Amino acid sequence: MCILQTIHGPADLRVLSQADLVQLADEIRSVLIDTVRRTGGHLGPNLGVVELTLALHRVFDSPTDPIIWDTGHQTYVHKLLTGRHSEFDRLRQRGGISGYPSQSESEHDFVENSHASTALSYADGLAKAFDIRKESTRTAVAVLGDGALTGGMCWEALNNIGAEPNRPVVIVLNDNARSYAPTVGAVAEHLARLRMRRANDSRTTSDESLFERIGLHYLGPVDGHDIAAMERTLRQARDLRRPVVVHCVTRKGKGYAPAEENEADRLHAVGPNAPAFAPSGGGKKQTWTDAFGEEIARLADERADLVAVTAAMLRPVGLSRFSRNYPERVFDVGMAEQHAVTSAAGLAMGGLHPVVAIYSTFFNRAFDQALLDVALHRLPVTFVLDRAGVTGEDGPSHHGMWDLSILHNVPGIRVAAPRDADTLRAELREAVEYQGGPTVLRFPKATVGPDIPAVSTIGTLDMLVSGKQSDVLIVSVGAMAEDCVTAAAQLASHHIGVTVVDPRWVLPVNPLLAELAAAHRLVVTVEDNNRAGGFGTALAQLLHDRGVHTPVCALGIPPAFLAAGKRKELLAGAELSADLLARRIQREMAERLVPGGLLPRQQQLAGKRIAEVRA
Ligand SMILES: Cc1ncc(C[n+]2csc(CCOP(=O)(O)OP(=O)(O)O)c2C)c(N)n1
Ligand SMILES: CC(=O)[C@@H](O)[C@H](O)COP(=O)(O)O
Ligand SMILES: [Mg+2]
Repeated sequence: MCILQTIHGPADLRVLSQADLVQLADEIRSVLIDTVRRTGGHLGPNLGVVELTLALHRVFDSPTDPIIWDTGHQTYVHKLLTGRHSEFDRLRQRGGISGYPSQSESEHDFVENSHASTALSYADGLAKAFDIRKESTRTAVAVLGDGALTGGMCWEALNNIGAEPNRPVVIVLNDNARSYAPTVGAVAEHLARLRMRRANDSRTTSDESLFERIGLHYLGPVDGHDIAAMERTLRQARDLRRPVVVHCVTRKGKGYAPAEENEADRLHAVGPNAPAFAPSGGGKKQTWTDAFGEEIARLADERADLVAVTAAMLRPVGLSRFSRNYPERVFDVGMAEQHAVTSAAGLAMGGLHPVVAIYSTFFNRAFDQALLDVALHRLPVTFVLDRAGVTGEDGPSHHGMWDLSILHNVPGIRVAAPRDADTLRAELREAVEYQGGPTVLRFPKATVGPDIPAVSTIGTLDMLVSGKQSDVLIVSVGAMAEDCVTAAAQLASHHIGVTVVDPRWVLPVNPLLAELAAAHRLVVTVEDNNRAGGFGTALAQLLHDRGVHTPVCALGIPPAFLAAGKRKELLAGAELSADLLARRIQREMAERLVPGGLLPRQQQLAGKRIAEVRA
């Protein structure tokens, strides 16, 4: 009999025997492997928390006792146990269930943000709320990984939690000694020493854990795959009514990941039909990350002053080869983007040229550091923002759709958006050559498309399509070039002359674009970024400042949180695919452009505005 089918909520777990629980754990692992094989997802992290999640939901009364999952990538088991087994086959699909907690899916889900190291802060806030509302029987539970614990916010929260001995918070530390790769740093080494205790079981006060030193209780280390031991320890933690860390030792990928200790990232995040499922799977297409990784390794051979910084994502951001060749010049700082950026400022002050490689969405976290630790000092730091734009299945907090809007506000920063692998290589070289201040390269999560050659150049602008007597100027940002060029061809077949230009360096806006715009009747900007405050806004501002009245139609991602889905689907939804672009431009033409004179819509708007003022 399949026990999982009988679980409709945590209460159903509490009547199961230990033998039932062991069988249920096996059933869950099978469902995880069979599903992720098709959908892709975080197989390794979820295989590692099967028993831990069972024990959690038997001991605590979710959602009265909120369970806050740090990062949230390890909540597939939680979802299976909280009534979503029947929908699980639509994991990470548009219209299906998210790969992260989702409030709209369940009362048991609290935090939708997949940015790490936040759970303890939420738990601190929840515990304070229970205090004030006199809900003293409720327990705030935070579950976080050893990787997340290297993030600074955790220590800001611990500083507060440890200061209130009578305010219960249960911190379940899921220690599998890995982020993607083995977790780095002094905290990781401290946890390793604590894990050793289990071996020789020697306890002296000098052996106190970091957590005990700052006022928390510490229980463990406990085998995170032993359900009975986990339940005993979690009950002890719950009944303490104090802030307490339960140190669980687990194995990422348990039950499927290859046994080798150094296996790349222990199935942290796998695509559908990944080599883990089909070793003889089809050939891998080159990604933007591959193009970056190869070029930065070549540059590292040429430039001894080049160093690189990653925030616990060395392989995913493409620094593996650089790190293999020059391990002393590549720094993994843990899941600590703010520290990564300001540490890079220190590297630059010390006479080096650091390349900080982080995903666009995680760069948000280090805006203040980029603005006031790097740009204010005009330091030669190069940021390489991978996963820029709409990413896809990882949902709302993973889209890298904010960086152009953020960077538009940073004085002195120069931002390049390569349109293909060729321009990526060229722009990366230009970026690390530039010593007058910070530079940025941003590119999407995708396989890189065909090289798109320029037909001519005007200054540093690449002309991709030179329309005869063109009415419309399309300014294409980065990887949107392929769709813009295709849209131009479609419009030409409707006798609409279009010029497509790629500025290459998109911020600050190239003043030559004002001259080009003045020679056209409509400007359309196309960017894989939040439409508000991005490149289109910056260009419109430039035209206004230069007294160029050509109307601007800024196309980008609508300023809204995009759900999960395939990248192409989401771009089409924002009218950023070639045929929708062409149709949108035709509509803009019809509405805005009439022979000479004020455009009908502007007349209408002007009339309306005058009437309002008179009213
Ligand atoms: C601020 C931030 N940086 C980077 C990431 C990318 N990321 C997602 S999970 C992960 C590793 C998590 O390690 P850990 O917290 O130990 O959890 P585990 O996967 O081992 O269970 C990383 C680096 C992120 N989600 N948030
Ligand atoms: C959970 C997390 O933040 C990442 O692991 C996420 O899967 C995005 O990384 P990829 O784009 O490399 O899958
Ligand atoms: Mg870990």
